[in-house]
Amino acid sequence: MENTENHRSGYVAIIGKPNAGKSTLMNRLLGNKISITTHKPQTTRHQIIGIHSEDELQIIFLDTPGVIDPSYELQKAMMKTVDRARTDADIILLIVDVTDYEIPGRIFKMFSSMKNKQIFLVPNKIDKVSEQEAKVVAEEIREKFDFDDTLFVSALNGEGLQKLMDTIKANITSGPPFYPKEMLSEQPVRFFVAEMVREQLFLQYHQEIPYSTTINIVQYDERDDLDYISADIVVNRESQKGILIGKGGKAIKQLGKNAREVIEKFVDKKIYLDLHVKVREKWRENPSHVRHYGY
Ligand SMILES: Nc1nc2c(ncn2[C@@H]2O[C@H](COP(=O)(O)OP(=O)(O)OP(=O)(O)O)[C@@H](O)[C@H]2O)c(=O)[nH]1
Repeated sequence: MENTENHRSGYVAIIGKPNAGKSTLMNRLLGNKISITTHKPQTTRHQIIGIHSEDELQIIFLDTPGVIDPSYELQKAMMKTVDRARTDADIILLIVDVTDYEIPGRIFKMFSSMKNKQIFLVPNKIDKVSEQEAKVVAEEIREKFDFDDTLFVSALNGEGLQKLMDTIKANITSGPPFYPKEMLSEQPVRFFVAEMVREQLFLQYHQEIPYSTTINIVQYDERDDLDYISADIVVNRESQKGILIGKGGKAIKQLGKNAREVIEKFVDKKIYLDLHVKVREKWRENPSHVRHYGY
C-alpha cells in the first residue's frame, strides 16, 4: 500500500461561458483528449472528469457546460451540473475568452456565495490579442470580482499553461488519492463513444440540429475481430429526421464514417457503427426524457 501521508489532492472546476475554451483547456492540461470540443457553443453537456496523477498528487479537473440562462429542460440540467461542480471544487478557474469577455451576472452571483475556495481568473485565447489588450480585459473583469490570482493562457497553443498548472499544484492541499493513479476519467467507454458521435454531429450539422439531438448507445458488443456498436440519434422533431439522414442517406453515412474513424482511434480496434435516427418529440423539454438520456 502506498504511503498517503504526504499526499495532496483536490478538485478543480473549469467554469465559463459557452465557447470560452473550457474543454480545450482541460484536454491540454491533461495532455489527453477527454472532453469533446467544437467551434460551436454549448458542446459540453455533462460534467466531464479528467484526472491528473503524480506520485504524491492527484488533481481532478471538472469540465462543465457553458454558463447560460437556461430556457429548456436540457439546459436546466446542464446548469445544475455547473452548480454541482462549483460546490465540489476546491479551486475554480473562471475561463474567459478575451475576445468575448462580457461575464453573465449569473456567474458572479454563483461565486459570491462561496467560501474557502480559491477562484482564479483565466483569460484565454491570448493568441488572438496583444498583451496590452489582454491586460485591459482582465482589469475590467477584476473590477467586478476579487480573484485570488490571474493567469493568462492560450489553451490552443499552450502559452501560460505551465504556469497555470504550477499555480494549481501549489494550491492543492493534503488529501488522499480519490481515484486509481492510472485512471484518466471515470466515464465508461460507451459514454466517450456517444460523445464522439455527438462531436461529429456538432461539426457536420448546422443551426438547431446539434442542439436538438442526443446520442443513445443501445448496444455495445465487444467482439474478437471488431466491436459492434448500435446507437440512436435522438431528435426533437419529425422534420429533423430527414435533415439528419440527408438525400439518399448521404449525410448520415458521412456522419457514420467520420465518427467511426475517431472511435476506432480511441478504442484502438475496428468497429462497426450502426446509426439509427429516432424521433422523441420535444425530448429536450421533457424532464424525464432528459434524465433518461443521462443528463
Ligand atoms: N484562438 C484560440 N482558440 C481557442 C482557444 N481555446 C479554445 N479555442 C477554440 O474555441 C472553440 C471552443 O472551444 P471549447 O474548448 O469547445 O470551448 P468550451 O468552453 O468547452 O465550449 P462549450 O462546451 O460550448 O461550453 C474551439 O473552436 C477551440 O478551438 C485559444 O486559446 N485560442
